[in-house]
Amino acid sequence: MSPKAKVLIYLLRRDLRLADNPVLHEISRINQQSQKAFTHVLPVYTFSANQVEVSGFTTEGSKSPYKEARSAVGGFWRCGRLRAKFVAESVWELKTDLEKAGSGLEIRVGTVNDVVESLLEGYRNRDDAEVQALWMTSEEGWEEKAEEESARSLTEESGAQFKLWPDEKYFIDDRDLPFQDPTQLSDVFTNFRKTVEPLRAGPRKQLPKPDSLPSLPEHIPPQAAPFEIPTALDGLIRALWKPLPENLAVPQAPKWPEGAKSAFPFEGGSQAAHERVQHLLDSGAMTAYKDTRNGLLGEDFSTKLSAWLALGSVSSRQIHWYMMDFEDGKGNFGKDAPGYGQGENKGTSGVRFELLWRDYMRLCTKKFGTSLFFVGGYRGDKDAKFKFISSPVTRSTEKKNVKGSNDADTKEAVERFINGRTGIGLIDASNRELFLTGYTSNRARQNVASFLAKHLGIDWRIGAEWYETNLVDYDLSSNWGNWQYVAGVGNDPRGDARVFNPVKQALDYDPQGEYIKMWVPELRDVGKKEKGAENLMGIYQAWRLPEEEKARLNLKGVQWVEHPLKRIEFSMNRRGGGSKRGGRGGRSRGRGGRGRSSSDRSRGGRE
Ligand SMILES: Cc1cc2nc3c(=O)[nH]c(=O)nc-3n(C[C@H](O)[C@H](O)[C@H](O)COP(=O)(O)OP(=O)(O)OC[C@H]3O[C@@H](n4cnc5c(N)ncnc54)[C@H](O)[C@@H]3O)c2cc1C
Repeated sequence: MSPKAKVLIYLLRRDLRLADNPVLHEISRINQQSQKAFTHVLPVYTFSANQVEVSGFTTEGSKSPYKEARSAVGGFWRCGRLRAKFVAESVWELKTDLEKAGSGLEIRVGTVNDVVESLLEGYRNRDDAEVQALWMTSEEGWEEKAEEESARSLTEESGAQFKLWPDEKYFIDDRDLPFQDPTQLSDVFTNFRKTVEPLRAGPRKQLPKPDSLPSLPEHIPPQAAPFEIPTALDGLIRALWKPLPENLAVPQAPKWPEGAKSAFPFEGGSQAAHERVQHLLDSGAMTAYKDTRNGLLGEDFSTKLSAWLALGSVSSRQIHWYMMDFEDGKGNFGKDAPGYGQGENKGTSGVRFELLWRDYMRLCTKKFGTSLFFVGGYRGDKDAKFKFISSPVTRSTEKKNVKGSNDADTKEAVERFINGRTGIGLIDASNRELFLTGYTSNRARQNVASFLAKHLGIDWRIGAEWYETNLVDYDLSSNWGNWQYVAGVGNDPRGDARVFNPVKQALDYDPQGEYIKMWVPELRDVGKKEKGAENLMGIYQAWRLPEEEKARLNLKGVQWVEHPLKRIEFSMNRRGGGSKRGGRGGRSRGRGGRGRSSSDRSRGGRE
C-alpha cells in the first residue's frame, strides 16, 4: 500500500496567478525538499454563494439552499453577467496554467464555510489521504474576514494547520510600510504617500513562476449536492448566467448602440493582463498616461489594468517591474516607444501614483473595517442618515424624498439612474456604458458618484452596489472607498465641499460630445449649428435642445429629455469656458477658458 498522501488545500481567492504568487512560490520551494511536509496540493476556487448567484449550478430538479446573492441596500444581483464571465475566464485560465505546472484546480460553489467543511469531511478517516494544512490569502472586507475565520476554525478543529497569507499583490508590501498598526494610517492620501516615497524604489522583487508543483491528490471529495460543476468554460459561464434575468430585469435597459466600441474588450486571466502591460509599453500609452488618463473613449487613454488587478491575475509589482525594465532600457517591451531607457517619466510615475491609491484604499478598509459600508462612511457622519434619501427597497436611511413618498419616486429615480435616462448626458453615457461593457472611466465614475450622492442626494451605497454588480474591475476597497470619498463621507479632506458639475466636466473632457453620442445614440444627430455652444449644451443636457431640434430628433415628449432628474444651470461664456447660472451643479467660479473650478477639480488635485 502506498504511503498516506499528505494533502495541502490551497483556497484561491483574488490571487489568480502563477507568477509572483507567494503561496505557490512556497509550495514549489517545499516541493523541492527531500522531506516534504505534504505530498499533494489541492488548489480550490470557490464561487462564494454570498457574492455570486450559484443556483445555476444545481442539478436538475433541485434547489439551491442559499438565499439569492443580492445586495443589502438596493437589492441588486451582486455579480452581473459581465463580471461573472470575466471571473470565470480568469479562473479557467488559472486551472489550465496549474495543470501545465503538474497540478490542477477544483472549482466549487457554496459558502466558503460549506466548501471547506465538505472538503475536510471528505478526507476524514481515510486510509489513503489526510489533510495536513489549509492555506489561503487574506482579503479585507467583513465577509472575507468571516470566511477566513470559518476556514480557520474548521481546519484547526480537524487537527490540520491553518495559514493565512498576505497576497503580495499590492504596490508597497505590508512589511515595508512605516507602520504595522493600520490605525496609524493617515486619513489624507498625500501624507501617506510621502511616507512611502520615492515610489519607484518601493516595491519588492517579484517572485518567479513555479516550474512544477505537486500533483493533485488521487482522492478529491466531490462538490457537495445539490450542485454540479461544469467541465468546460462555456458551461461554467452558462451556469453563472442562468439565474440572472435578461438585462438583470432593468426596466428600459440600454441596448448596444450601433458602432459603439467597448473601452474594455479584454478577457480574464494572467496572459491577457501581461499582454496588456506589454501593449501599453510598446504603443507608448504608458509613457503618455499622465496626459491621457482623464479620457473617456477608447482602449488606451488609461491602462485598463484594474480588472486583472482586482482578481490578482497580475500584481502591482509585476507592472512596476515591467515599467522599471522599460525605464532602464532593459526590457523587451517598448523598445521603439518614447521614453525607453530614459528613466521614470510622467506616465510611468503617474501609473505608480495610481497604484498607490489602490494600496491606500485597501489600507483604509483595514483601518476602518465595516464603516466602509456605512452611510456615514469613515467620517462616521451622524447626519448622513438624514442627508441621503433612503433606498426604495430597504429602509437604508431616515430620509424620504422631497415628495415624502419615499419609495415610488426614489425607485423611479434609481431606475433612470441605472438605465441611463437621467437627462444629463455624461451621467447617462457612463451608466449605459457601464451596463453594456462592465467598464467606465475614472473621470466618468467620479461624476456619476457625485451626481447620485450630491445632486440627487440618494444613498450613495445604491450606486456602490450597482457598480459592484456591473464593474468587471469590481474591487471591494477601491469601489466602496471611492464611492464614499466622492459622496463626501470618506477620506476626501474636502468632503461635502467638492461637487462635480457634470456639464462643466463634459465640456472639459468631452468637448465635442463624442463620448455622450457614442453611448446615447438618440443624441447622435444633434445638428451642427453655427454656434457650437448651444448644440453642445443640448448634448450635455437634452432639455436644452431647441424645440424644433427635439421635434426633428423625435425627442419631444421623451421623459428624460423633457423631465430630467436634474436641470443644471450652466452656459458657455464668451471665452468658450463655462459659467454658472446658479444651481448646485454649477459651482464654477466663472473662470474663463477651460480652467477648472475647485469643485470640479478632481483627482489631479484631489488631496
Ligand atoms: C465611484 C468610483 C468607483 C470605483 N470603483 C472601482 C472598483 O471597483 N475597482 C477599481 O479597481 N477601481 C475603482 N475605481 C477607481 C478607478 O476609477 C479605476 O481603478 C480605474 O478607472 C480603472 O481603469 P484603469 O485600470 O484604466 O485605471 P488607470 O487610470 O490606468 O490606473 C491604473 C491603476 O491604478 C488603480 N487606480 C486608479 N485610480 C484609482 C482610484 N481612484 N482608486 C483606487 N485605485 C485606483 C487601478 O488599479 C488602476 O488599474 C473607482 C473610482 C470611483 C470614482
